[in-house]
Amino acid sequence: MVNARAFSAPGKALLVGGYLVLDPRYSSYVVALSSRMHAIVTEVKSSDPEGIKITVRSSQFNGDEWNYEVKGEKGSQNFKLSEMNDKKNPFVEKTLLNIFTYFQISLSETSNIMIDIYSDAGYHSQANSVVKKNYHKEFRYHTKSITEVPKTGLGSSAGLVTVLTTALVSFFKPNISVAKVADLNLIHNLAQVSHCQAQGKVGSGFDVAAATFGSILYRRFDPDLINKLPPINSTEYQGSLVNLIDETDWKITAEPIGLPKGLRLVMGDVSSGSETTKLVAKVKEWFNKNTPRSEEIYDAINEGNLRFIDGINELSKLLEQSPDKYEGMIQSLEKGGDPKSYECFKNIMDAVDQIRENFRIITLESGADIEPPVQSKLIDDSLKLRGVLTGVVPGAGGYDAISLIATEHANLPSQTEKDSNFKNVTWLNLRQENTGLAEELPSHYYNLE
Ligand SMILES: Nc1ncnc2c1ncn2[C@@H]1O[C@H](COP(=O)(O)OP(=O)(O)O)[C@@H](O)[C@H]1O
Ligand SMILES: C[C@@](O)(CCOP(=O)(O)OP(=O)(O)O)CC(=O)O
Repeated sequence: MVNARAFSAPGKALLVGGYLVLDPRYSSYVVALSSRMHAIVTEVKSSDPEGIKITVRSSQFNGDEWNYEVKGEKGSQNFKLSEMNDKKNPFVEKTLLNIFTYFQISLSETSNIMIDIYSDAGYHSQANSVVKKNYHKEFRYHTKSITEVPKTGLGSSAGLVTVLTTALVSFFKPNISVAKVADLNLIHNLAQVSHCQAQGKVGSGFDVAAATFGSILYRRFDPDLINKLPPINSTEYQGSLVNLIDETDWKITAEPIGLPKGLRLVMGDVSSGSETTKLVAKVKEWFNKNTPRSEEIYDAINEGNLRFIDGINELSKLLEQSPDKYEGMIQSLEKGGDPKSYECFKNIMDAVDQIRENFRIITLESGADIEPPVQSKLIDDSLKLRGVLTGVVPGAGGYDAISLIATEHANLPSQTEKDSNFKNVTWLNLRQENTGLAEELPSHYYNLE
């Protein structure tokens, strides 16, 4: 029997909290999605006493594969990791470096490792791809390498790093379980460090947090936790990393959340693409130049964010306490009734108006196209569709996508197929799914055809 384990982690959409989430004072609402990243780790017995080989295969992307060799003394910190064909994948590389550093692995006693990565269709544009499937899973196979296939913005690198970290942790610490909070924290902390290093910046980390914990109310860690680590190749790194992973309170908030039954998240891909780093840089510059007014604008957005979160909680309470009334409201929304006639719906819509209004001010003043006029029009047009409660530009905003909250049965593709206002929108075939990391059965990935 082959010694193998498999895990999956979800993609994300930051529904409210963009930009503010970079500051640990503010909470954000992060939704985990049904599109998941998968890793299957298999032990490959080896007789090489000097080092171990790790192969990471991403066969969906033109047979992409990275072959690493780790060499060094037994239990040594001075191991050397190299990719044998000079192929680069910084996310895989930093994950491996941190795992080997953290676990102080005895290289002479470890088998070789094979890891297969699979990503669900939602992460990438589906053009020029074919489906391969078995009874349990189906994946799209592309003719190009991973770096050349357009992304949809669900956080592929965060999903990859999180699930790869989990697979490797399970290899070196077989008793881990995704049901144990302590194990999730270990994986989360390791994955945040690797992801930040591979990206070359310390973002808010909401994407790695969602990949680990699922749909959450999120408050970030202090960026200095990672910024102050010594250089990865220094002798002090190992001790500092272990201290940061095991002994440090990161003070993040990751409370489970979810939309009440009857409502769902719909993502519309606009796929012109925006660069988050550039948007963040422009917003920071605007913020610093415009204090204290910029702080007031952030506070107004935060008030909207908190009103949104309260509004969703109120709806969930209503569903619990008066399910008939709640069902009536959903039915009315689905038939095209005015949602503002219900206080609970109105509160959520007003909160989103407050958020959007202020982001439009930042857009105008900073030159960062967070909610540019074409996206405002698209959201406003979407609000006229039957079953749509509200809508935002998720995450950093820009020209990537829109996120709508709609009723479970609202059929947006059929309402918009002949409407030229929606000609640039592809409704993505995914849902909110609150689960974070999950353990899967390795056999479910075999024999894809
Ligand atoms: N399925 C995959 N297999 C291997 N590497 C992947 C996969 N998905 C993402 N990656 C890595 O993540 C990188 C994309 O990261 P990034 O540009 O930050 O996009 P995103 O916003 O989706 O995280 C890829 O170039 C690759 O290094
Ligand atoms: C601006 C931000 O607060 C949100 C960016 O959210 P996106 O979902 O747009 O993120 P990427 O996948 O990294 O492009 C920056 C951050 O939180 O790191």
